[in-house]
Amino acid sequence: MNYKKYKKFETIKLKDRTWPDKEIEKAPIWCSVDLRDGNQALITPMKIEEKVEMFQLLVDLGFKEIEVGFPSSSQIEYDFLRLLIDEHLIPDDVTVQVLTQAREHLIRKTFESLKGLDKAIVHIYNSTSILQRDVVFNKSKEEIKKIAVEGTKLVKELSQEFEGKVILEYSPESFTGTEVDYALDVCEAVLDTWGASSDNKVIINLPSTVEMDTPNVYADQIEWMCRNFKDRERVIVSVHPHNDRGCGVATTELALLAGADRVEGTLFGNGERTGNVDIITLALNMFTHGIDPKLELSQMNQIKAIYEKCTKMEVPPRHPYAGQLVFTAFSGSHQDAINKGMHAYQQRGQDVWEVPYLPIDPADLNRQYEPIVRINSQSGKGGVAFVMDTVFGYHLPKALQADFAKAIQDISETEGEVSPERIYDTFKKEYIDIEEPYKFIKQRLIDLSDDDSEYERRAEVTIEDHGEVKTLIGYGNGPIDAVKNALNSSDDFLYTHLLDYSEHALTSGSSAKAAAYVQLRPKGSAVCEYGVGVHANITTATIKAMISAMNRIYRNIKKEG
Ligand SMILES: CC(=O)SCCNC(=O)CCNC(=O)[C@H](O)C(C)(C)COP(=O)(O)OP(=O)(O)OC[C@H]1O[C@@H](n2cnc3c(N)ncnc32)[C@H](O)[C@@H]1OP(=O)(O)O
Ligand SMILES: CC(C)C(=O)C(=O)O
Ligand SMILES: [Mg+2]
Repeated sequence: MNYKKYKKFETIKLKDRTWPDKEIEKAPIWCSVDLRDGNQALITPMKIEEKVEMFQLLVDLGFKEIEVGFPSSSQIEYDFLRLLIDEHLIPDDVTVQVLTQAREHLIRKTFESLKGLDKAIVHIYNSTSILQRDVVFNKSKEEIKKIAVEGTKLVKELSQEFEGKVILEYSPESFTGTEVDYALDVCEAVLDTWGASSDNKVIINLPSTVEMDTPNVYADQIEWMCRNFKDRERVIVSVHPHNDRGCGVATTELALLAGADRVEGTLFGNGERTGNVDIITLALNMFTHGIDPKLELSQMNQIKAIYEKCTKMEVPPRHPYAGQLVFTAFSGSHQDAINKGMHAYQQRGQDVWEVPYLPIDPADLNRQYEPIVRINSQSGKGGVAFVMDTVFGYHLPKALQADFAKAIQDISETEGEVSPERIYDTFKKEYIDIEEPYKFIKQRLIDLSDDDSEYERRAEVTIEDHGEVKTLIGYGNGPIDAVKNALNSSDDFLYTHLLDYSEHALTSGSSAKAAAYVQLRPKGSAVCEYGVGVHANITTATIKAMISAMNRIYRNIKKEG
């Protein structure tokens, strides 16, 4: 590849930059440009009804400044703004913004579209970059500055006739390809022409129209501008980053450190070419640092659905916070850590979220219903245990987790992803529903503690043993001991040792069921097997678990011949 075809844009070398030592402490002023920059980049721009739905979404999310279009460019853009005004769809605390090139006929037409508004941001732009001055306009620096100044004069004049308040926004478009001192010169001329002051601020928007360098270079440009404005107090410094190098979010975050007050961007980063900066990611990055993002983003799936419907764009599965797969872990070590982290977070009743691999609680975005852990051949016991626990309420003992995970891995290696339902069915088939050659029929447990007996309990267990019904009797000092001795009293039954036992309630309320887990080892053998029993009566659940473990041992011994 001929890399010599390209060169870096020479920009300032800011030696005493201060932004690297700063931190983001509050949300900036957000301005959505979905209905303009986002819309102009769509294969099929939004229809009026879609624009209205998108506008409503932006209002609901809490945007207070919304660029609604470029009304002088086409009838639909014009009509949409008229509809917002005539149908009183703009809330009092929302200011609409309109874009126009700094050209007389377009500015006049823009003002026509604003009639009836009590306030508006009128955003004018002209490109100031070295390249565009040369190839697009073929104009000198002074001539380009004149476009900005003449545009500002006209906006000022028309504002005086306008019944509402006009806030001026000026963009030296393609700022990242402009010498900073020249961009400053043009912006100062606009500010002076407007008569900007701390009571009459102008939004100076410094767009990364094309992302041309690493984010630190943009941060230097922004800090340089902020430090060199004649009167910083008369300027609201706005940034409008695009994403050509894939660093739009980082670029914006560093620009905020460098002094920007305001950010223009779009939902999910829609916009020209690789898009505008994604405001959702920026806002949630702040949220996950404990900063109020000043946007309401908790209904993430709904936001995504409206966005996809209106723009016909798709949010990719790995998109930060919103993508379908971002709260999903397939790999074993991640699943294990998430499983443990979630338990610790819940058990400790923590106020502050700390779970490995999950920078945000999915519940904060109303995404708790999606499975965090999904099972494929890269998954380990932790993931399978997590699904059994969170989806079905079974707290599998550690050794059983490993045993069962092997069974699931065998399936995933041939079939790919294994659904929670398939996991549960396999669990039932492997550990609960095995009734050959022994099958539980009924049980009675008698308390002997008031008798003279040397035992506390007598168990009477009726089973089917290779088709023959038998009642087995056993004594012990506890129910489990008595049951185990009852089962072991059968000559046909393999004499077993109980290695592990645990139980827990599966459900609550009057129909509560319990799950019992039993690990048995037959006499003279190293083969250990788990069995699981589920029943409303805990003794019955335990007997069923023992019989199930015996059936598994029997099956293995038979297999080994
Ligand atoms: C980075 C951005 O996203 S900027 C926003 C871009 N968005 C859009 O362009 C969408 C809407 N735009 C349009 O519909 C059209 O471009 C219009 C209606 C605005 C203008 O239409 P037209 O004048 O017919 O076409 P076009 O945009 O190609 O105009 C180019 C002319 O305007 C001049 N021009 C372009 N931008 C500016 C500006 N900001 N100030 C003054 N003149 C400008 C060009 O030099 C060129 O002049 P020339 O005809 O003498 O060579
Ligand atoms: C109109 C301007 C601000 C723009 O969209 C850009 O420079 O990307
Ligand atoms: Mg843009």
